[in-house]
Amino acid sequence: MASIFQIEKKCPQTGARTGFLFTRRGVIETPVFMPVGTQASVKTLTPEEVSGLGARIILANTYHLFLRPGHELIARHGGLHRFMNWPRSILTDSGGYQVFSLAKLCKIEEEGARFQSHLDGQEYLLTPELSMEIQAGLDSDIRMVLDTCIPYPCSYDEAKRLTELTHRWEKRSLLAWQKNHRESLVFGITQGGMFEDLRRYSARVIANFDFHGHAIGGLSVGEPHDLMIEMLEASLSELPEEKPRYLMGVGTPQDILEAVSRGVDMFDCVLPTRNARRGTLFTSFGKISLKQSRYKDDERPIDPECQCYTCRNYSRAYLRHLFMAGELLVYRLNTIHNLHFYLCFMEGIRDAIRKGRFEEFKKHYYERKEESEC
Ligand SMILES: CNc1nc2cc(C(=O)NN)ccc2[nH]1
Repeated sequence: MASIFQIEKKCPQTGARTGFLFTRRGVIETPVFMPVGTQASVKTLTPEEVSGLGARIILANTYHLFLRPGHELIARHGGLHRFMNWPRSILTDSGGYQVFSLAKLCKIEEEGARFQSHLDGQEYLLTPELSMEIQAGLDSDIRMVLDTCIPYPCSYDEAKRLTELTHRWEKRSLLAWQKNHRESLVFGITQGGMFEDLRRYSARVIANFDFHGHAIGGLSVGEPHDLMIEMLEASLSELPEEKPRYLMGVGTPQDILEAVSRGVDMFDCVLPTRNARRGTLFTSFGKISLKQSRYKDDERPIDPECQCYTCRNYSRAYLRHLFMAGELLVYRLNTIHNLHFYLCFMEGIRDAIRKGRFEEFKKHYYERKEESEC
């Protein structure tokens, strides 16, 4: 398979590296954070605003768009890029995780995941072939194989059974992709629950298929932080360094920093956008919550060190007022700030790795993180 990923600089002390990921819709600098656009929109922002914040790839959810408005409608409207006016790269997950976390009465069968729509209770069977067909209708640039997401906690035998089923689904996904999807990239997903030997086994099996990149799935599902890191390390140890690694659903700035140190290149997480709508804002000295009365009369910006549109124009007092009044503008202003924070954080990581100063960057992050809220 032609090389779609180029490593630029490696950190001598850790597994961190910068690189370039090439899709047919542009070049993506890694490590990269992908804003989540679940239902064909990064909530509250226009595509121009998302691009203006520096995003070059976003994530969309196969499960949601299949149920509403349907991949055939989106295909008739020219595919997801045209439909949502986002000309840059789009990664679509396969639906495996959403069926597990959102659908009702989900039954995992050999053929696929049988579930009832959380919208109207209609029954569907999501198979590896159908998931690839949906992603083709969306015309996404990076397509994920269909996997089962192993619950936490879970017995060893059940985790092994689901991991082996996932491997059979991924083989079927790859065959379906090879039949008529070659204009896009296809990533495999490692599973294995919270068992180190299953994590290594799954990574070895997935690495032996011919995927463009490898995701580590089934983490950040409620397990302790240290266990997530342990399972991540077990998975990464069996994945080839020359292909991109994507840690699904992760995470906090700290999680991202720890994963980058171990050689992860791609991330997606709802935290910046979802927290924005809940009034929780990320800053260089920790998080602040607009609900707290201490900000009622605070004329400072969210983060005095931040140069985003929101921090350059609005005070905490104003944002808190909007939030308490339920004024819709605050969702936009908070989302602009949080996405700016995450995308700047990634740019800072890339810059530090390029300059051989990643360890220093990490140390500085931890020092600032414990600062008292200002
Ligand atoms: C928030 N935590 C979280 N874990 C995830 C795992 C997956 C996965 O394994 N997909 N195949 C996807 C999204 C996730 N979000």
